[in-house]
Amino acid sequence: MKEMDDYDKQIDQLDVLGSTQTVIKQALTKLGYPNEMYELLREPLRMLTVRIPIRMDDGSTKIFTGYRAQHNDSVGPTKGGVRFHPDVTEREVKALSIWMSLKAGIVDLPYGGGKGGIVCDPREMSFRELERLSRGYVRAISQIVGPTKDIPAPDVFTNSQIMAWMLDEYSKIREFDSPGFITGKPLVLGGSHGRESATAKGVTICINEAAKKTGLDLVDARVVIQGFGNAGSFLAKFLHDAGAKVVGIGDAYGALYEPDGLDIDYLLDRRDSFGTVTKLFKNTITNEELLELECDILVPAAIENQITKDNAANIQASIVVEAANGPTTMEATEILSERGILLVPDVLASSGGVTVSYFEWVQNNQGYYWTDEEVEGKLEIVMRNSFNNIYQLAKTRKVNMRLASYMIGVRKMAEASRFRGWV
Ligand SMILES: NC(=O)C1=CN([C@@H]2O[C@H](COP(=O)(O)OP(=O)(O)OC[C@H]3O[C@@H](n4cnc5c(N)ncnc54)[C@H](O)[C@@H]3O)[C@@H](O)[C@H]2O)C=CC1
Ligand SMILES: O=C(O)CCC(=O)C(=O)O
Repeated sequence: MKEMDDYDKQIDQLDVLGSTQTVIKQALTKLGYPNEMYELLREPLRMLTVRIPIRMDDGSTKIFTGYRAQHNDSVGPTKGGVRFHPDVTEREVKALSIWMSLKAGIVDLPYGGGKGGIVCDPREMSFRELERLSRGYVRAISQIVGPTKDIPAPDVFTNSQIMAWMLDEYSKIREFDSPGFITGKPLVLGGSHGRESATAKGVTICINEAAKKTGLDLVDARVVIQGFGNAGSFLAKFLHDAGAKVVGIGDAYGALYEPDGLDIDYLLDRRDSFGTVTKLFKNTITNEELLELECDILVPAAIENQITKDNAANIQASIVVEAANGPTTMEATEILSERGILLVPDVLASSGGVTVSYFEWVQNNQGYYWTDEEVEGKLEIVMRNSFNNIYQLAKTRKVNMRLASYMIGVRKMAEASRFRGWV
């Protein structure tokens, strides 16, 4: 382990790719794989950078940079969302693709991980500009994606409308209807029941399981959620309906706090399509204050690097469940573990989204569609089993749940890579 400790010290804790590589290395070492396996898995097999010229509404042309990373396709086609955000970077997209591989391993899907991103701010673009950008991105990456190659889906600031434009562009290029090219589509274009709420549903199941382990009663439990978009808003609704008190929620512009519980139905009604709601209120707090509020359960459901060495000691929750990808740094993970806080990591907690995306793809492939109840029942079984496998492994191997998740997440792809003779 000495060599690995030295490696840990060299990485910038806010560099999500470097941090992920460190935990991958720890997981592979625990599982007894040689260094060659780490060399294979530490970076995506493929990374495409594209420049997309878009005619803006004012007649000018703007060039956007986009990425698509395909981490490892030894198990099957790669799969993962596309993010539209001003802070997207190449290293972030690479890390996000590795996390997708781990999620596929954890919930046992026949996929490897992929991820895409475009550096842009959709909040400042018109509907038609967004359509042109979505179509331009598909034209730029069309050679490397497809229903048996790499299957995109929604992520931060993308939604079912954007998936619909992307599907339409892909079908035009290929000259055949191809619903399995993308998931998170509107129902009328072959989307699945339950996909929109799937990430939050998966997080809710993890929260239920974590509460059982720690003896926390969810009724009246105080919950803080950072992010009020797809993941955060459905989660707030599910927990509120289950009797929990959502005392804090945040978005990109600030946060709201109400110790007696926020009026979630009102906030859901008023939020915009980018998950913004705090702009409507005068009495807001900062996102930094939000994370340190007194509560039982804290759910970061927005972006990376929110719980760091600077605030981990001040987190009040006894359970932290990561709906977002990469919200807690490695140092903060250590601090929370030492403080006895149960941390349910992103690659487990947020894997409900890709699980129902897989169900959507299966339904597209067979041309036969399931009911909401069927989707929900299948998701429940997958999430509960995955949580308990990881919880058990963490206990028996005396590691935190992040490392246990990585150990389970890398195993299938490492074995598949070995059988293929890649290592
Ligand atoms: N949508 C999905 O199916 C899945 C999403 N996730 C992850 O969940 C997280 C949230 O994704 P979605 O809810 O889909 O996105 P979204 O676009 O629907 O909502 C994003 C939320 O984060 C907030 N936000 C954006 N930048 C912020 C910042 N700098 N500080 C604080 N808040 C900020 C926005 O205001 C909004 O409330 C991301 O980490 C995403 O990768 C993970 C698995 C699946
Ligand atoms: O639904 C999918 O395929 C991918 C979801 C995703 O991007 C994620 O889990 O981070």
